[in-house]
Amino acid sequence: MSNLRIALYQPDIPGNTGTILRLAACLGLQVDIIEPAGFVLSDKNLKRAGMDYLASVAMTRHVNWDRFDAWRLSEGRRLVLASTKAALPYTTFEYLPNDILLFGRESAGVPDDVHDRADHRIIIKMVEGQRSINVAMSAAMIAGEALRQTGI
Ligand SMILES: C[S@@+](CC[C@H](N)C(=O)[O-])C[C@H]1O[C@@H](n2cnc3c(N)ncnc32)[C@H](O)[C@@H]1O
Repeated sequence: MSNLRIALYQPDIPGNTGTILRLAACLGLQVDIIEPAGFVLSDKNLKRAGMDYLASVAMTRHVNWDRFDAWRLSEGRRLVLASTKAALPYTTFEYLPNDILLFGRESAGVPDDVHDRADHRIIIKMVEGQRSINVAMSAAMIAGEALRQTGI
């Protein structure tokens, strides 16, 4: 099990969360869900995407952003936000083995105060004119790079 974590800020599409939970189960990553989510965690679309992998994922639910942020500070973990508004390419950033990779909600990303609280903000560069990548695809790309660098 890696010490890297994926955090989802108020996710609102259950199929994406299920896909990320399956990814985390397969890569040995832990997952933080920052509530409120736009669905219940027993949602059938989440279960369909996560399949039986859900049984082996290490997931923590946090009741709100403030509680999550206080917890991660107490753990001494950096918060690395994936954002379409960032400037630093995700392949240039140097990850630490205990980083938390934070992803925004599908409909609206993260609010400005959460954006500002992150220790670092990284982007997957896209071609001119495109808006954003699916959150689960973004998580797979960035987690893959973080694991490649940290070697765990
Ligand atoms: C569908 S996107 C959110 C789109 C939202 N309208 C916005 O402007 O942020 C969901 C999440 O995926 C991640 N994401 C999507 N594309 C990305 C990119 N090119 N670089 C970094 N993160 C990205 C971010 O964490 C984003 O908050």
